[in-house]
Amino acid sequence: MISDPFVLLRMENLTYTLPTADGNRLLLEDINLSVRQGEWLAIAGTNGSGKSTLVRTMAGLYKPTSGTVRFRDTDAAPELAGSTIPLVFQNPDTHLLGETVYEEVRFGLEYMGLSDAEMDARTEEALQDTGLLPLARRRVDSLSGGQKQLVAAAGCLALRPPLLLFDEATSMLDPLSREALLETARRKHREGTTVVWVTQLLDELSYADRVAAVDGGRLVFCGTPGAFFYERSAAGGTPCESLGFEPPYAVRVAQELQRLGLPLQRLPLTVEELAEAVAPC
Ligand SMILES: Nc1ncnc2c1ncn2[C@@H]1O[C@H](COP(=O)(O)OP(=O)(O)OP(=O)(O)O)[C@@H](O)[C@H]1O
Repeated sequence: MISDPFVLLRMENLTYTLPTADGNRLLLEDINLSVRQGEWLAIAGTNGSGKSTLVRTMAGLYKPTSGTVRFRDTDAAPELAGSTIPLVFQNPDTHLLGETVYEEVRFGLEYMGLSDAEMDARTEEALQDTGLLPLARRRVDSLSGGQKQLVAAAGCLALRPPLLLFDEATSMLDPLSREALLETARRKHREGTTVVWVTQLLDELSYADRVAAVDGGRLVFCGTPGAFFYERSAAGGTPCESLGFEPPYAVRVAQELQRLGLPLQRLPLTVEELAEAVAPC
């Protein structure tokens, strides 16, 4: 294998099998996928397709049954390569340990060998980034599900990792909190952090550089969001349609306009892009 400086995390021929009471269950099969330095990679797929298993394997929480996960093309597993890869889970309840919001976020920094002043600075920055500073002294168990989700995200941001993994992290959030978390992740991405964003909300795919789609534990598509929504196979369907998903509103309108033979200046992913696509030249 040739080392590639632009690859942060590389999965090769990865298979993950879970021993269950009914025998071994194949959850991931022959996954070949790289996460590139500085990109936003979205992972999409229906319920039970293997998204969480995939992202947990990226985080080093699950060991591949066969194949490899390499961080920066070193032989070390991700969690041994001198970098922590934090994962923001779908349900934060099971992972929060601190008493107050401040303690919870600071707690994750305690084994990094940082000074007290550095830990305080990072905690405050992460609370600021997630809009949680006003709740810093609140007990974690008094927070709503969405607020706990933001605390979990703040804990990950405080680590200042090179790669942030989000596993359907917005699924429990109201629209404002969802937007706040997405905006925080986007800001970190603009500042250079690589992001892997698992979602079933297809509107969120417009932020991605690439989309990886999983079905039945296999990687069935990897390409740009535009190709995911618009590129038709010989059989006529797009990757999005093949997975059984309804595309976002802007994509559906554009597809209908295409069907009617109306020219579009671009293939839009968002309503704003749709407006541009139909604007007179
Ligand atoms: N501990 C387990 N025992 C048995 N089967 C499991 C276990 N964990 C996961 N699975 C199965 O593995 C498959 C993939 O699960 P996974 O959680 O990765 O899917 P997902 O795409 O993240 O689903 P969702 O969108 O519903 O969260 C599912 O069919 C699930 O039932």
